[in-house]
Amino acid sequence: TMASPPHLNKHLKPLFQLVVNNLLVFVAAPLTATMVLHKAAQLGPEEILSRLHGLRQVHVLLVVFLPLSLATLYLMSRPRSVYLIHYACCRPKSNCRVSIGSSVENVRLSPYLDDGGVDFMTRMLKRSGLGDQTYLHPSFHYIPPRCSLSDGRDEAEQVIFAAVDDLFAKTCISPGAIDILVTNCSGFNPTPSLADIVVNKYKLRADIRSVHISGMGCSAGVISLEVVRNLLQAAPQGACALMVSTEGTSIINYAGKNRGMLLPYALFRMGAAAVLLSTSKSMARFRLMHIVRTLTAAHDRAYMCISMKEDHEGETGAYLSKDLVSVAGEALKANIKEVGSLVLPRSEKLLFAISFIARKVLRRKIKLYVPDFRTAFQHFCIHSGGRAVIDAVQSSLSLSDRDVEPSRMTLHRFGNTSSSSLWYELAYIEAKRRMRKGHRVWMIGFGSGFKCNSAVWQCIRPANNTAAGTPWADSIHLYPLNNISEETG
Ligand SMILES: CC(C)(COP(=O)(O)OP(=O)(O)OC[C@H]1O[C@@H](n2cnc3c(N)ncnc32)[C@H](O)[C@@H]1OP(=O)(O)O)[C@@H](O)C(=O)NCCC(=O)NCCSC(=O)CC(=O)O
Repeated sequence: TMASPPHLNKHLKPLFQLVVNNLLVFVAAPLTATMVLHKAAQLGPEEILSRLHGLRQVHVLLVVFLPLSLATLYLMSRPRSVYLIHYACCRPKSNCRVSIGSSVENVRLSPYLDDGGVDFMTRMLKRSGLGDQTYLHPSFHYIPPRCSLSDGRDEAEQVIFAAVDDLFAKTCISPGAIDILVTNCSGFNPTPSLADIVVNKYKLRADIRSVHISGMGCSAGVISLEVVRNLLQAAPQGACALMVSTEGTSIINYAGKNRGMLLPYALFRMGAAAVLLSTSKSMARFRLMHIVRTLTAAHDRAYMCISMKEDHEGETGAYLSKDLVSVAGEALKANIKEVGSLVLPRSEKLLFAISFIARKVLRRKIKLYVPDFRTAFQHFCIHSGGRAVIDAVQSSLSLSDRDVEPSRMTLHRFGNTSSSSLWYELAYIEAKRRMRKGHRVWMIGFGSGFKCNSAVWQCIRPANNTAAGTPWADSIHLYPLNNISEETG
């Protein structure tokens, strides 16, 4: 039961936040000061001085040395911080561009669809939230599409190499400096793997720790991040990791009539992101603060909601269930509970606790308070899974149109690029010059399983040459657009 917050007076709320979030300063500090002064007044100056003289050196040493060594021990036992050095997203070549009009035409000329199917796909394409500049590999420009293994490999190479080339150029880090490589791609998995393709292309070292994650859906980019974080924390200080997130669009090639399997053609598009991470802070742009993963695959409805399967006629495709949006909502709820406990200021937690007690214990008919996540985050990168997915997240977190703008504009400009979409959104925020030092970013990925995975970042250094050299270089000035569905529909 997500609902709107109780209407605290506009002026009272900031005061409430100030007091509750700085309880230590407001209550504990004056209390301690009063107690010390009271004691001092009782003893008098001579008594205090004589007591101080009576202190032995060993006491002074203990008072200084003990907290210092405890603090050192604490710092040494903590896991090392992991930093993002830089990231890059691929803007595919312009010969891959597909407009809604050309996609509709391809659907109309498809030998597999009847009138009902053509009508359905035309509506879906127009209402999907995608614009006229998204990209599909040239194998999709044939009627019907001609998706071979070598086409899939060609697509993967195009998007991955574009992103990684860009990343190496931006950071001036040589490929030989990479100690760890993690790649993820859910649907297209050739042998040798995508990780091997990257090692071969950039001639990475033979002792590299490489991992490829497949079949883990659109939120696997956050899983890659967690794997990178764990490998970096186990490697020597200052080790360097390359992470690549992508999806092969050949999964949307489907020659049947099942609507849930036709739908992916109206959503998924080409794209990839490459990210450089390290335990060294020297070139860092963001600090990784938290990763929170939720997996609801134990429930059959969630488990069945996205799958690669064969339809009744034996045609293979990616199936999206109509349950997807509600399943995503449930996974999100579980995920935000944990994220909220990690990031929310005390004032928001207290308001939630009060409304929870009033509702569940005192059985009052009030709505459960939805914490204002904007007190903890300045930016939101929500997986651009589809218009309905973004709408659902916006309403369940009570976010403003501006909060979800990066997600909607990414869907419009690049389509659903699966696990890399979060990085196109971060690039959007930076291209719009909205990122400041200290800002916190919440990345929320959704995908098959069902999974909802979050990553929380804090900005150390915003990008200096904003839109140039990003996937948004040629289009950021056109955004934001209003009423996207009406525009394309
Ligand atoms: C597709 C839409 C843009 C359509 O927008 P509309 O405003 O028209 O939506 P709507 O709900 O009224 O649906 C319109 C028509 O589409 C049908 N419809 C909708 N979803 C369907 C589905 N999954 N299977 C079959 N039919 C479906 C409805 O029944 C209805 O049919 P009729 O009109 O005939 O009654 C939206 O529903 C949407 O964004 N859905 C979520 C897309 C999604 O699943 N994204 C996640 C991708 S997976 C991912 O990103 C993660 C991963 O892969 O791991």
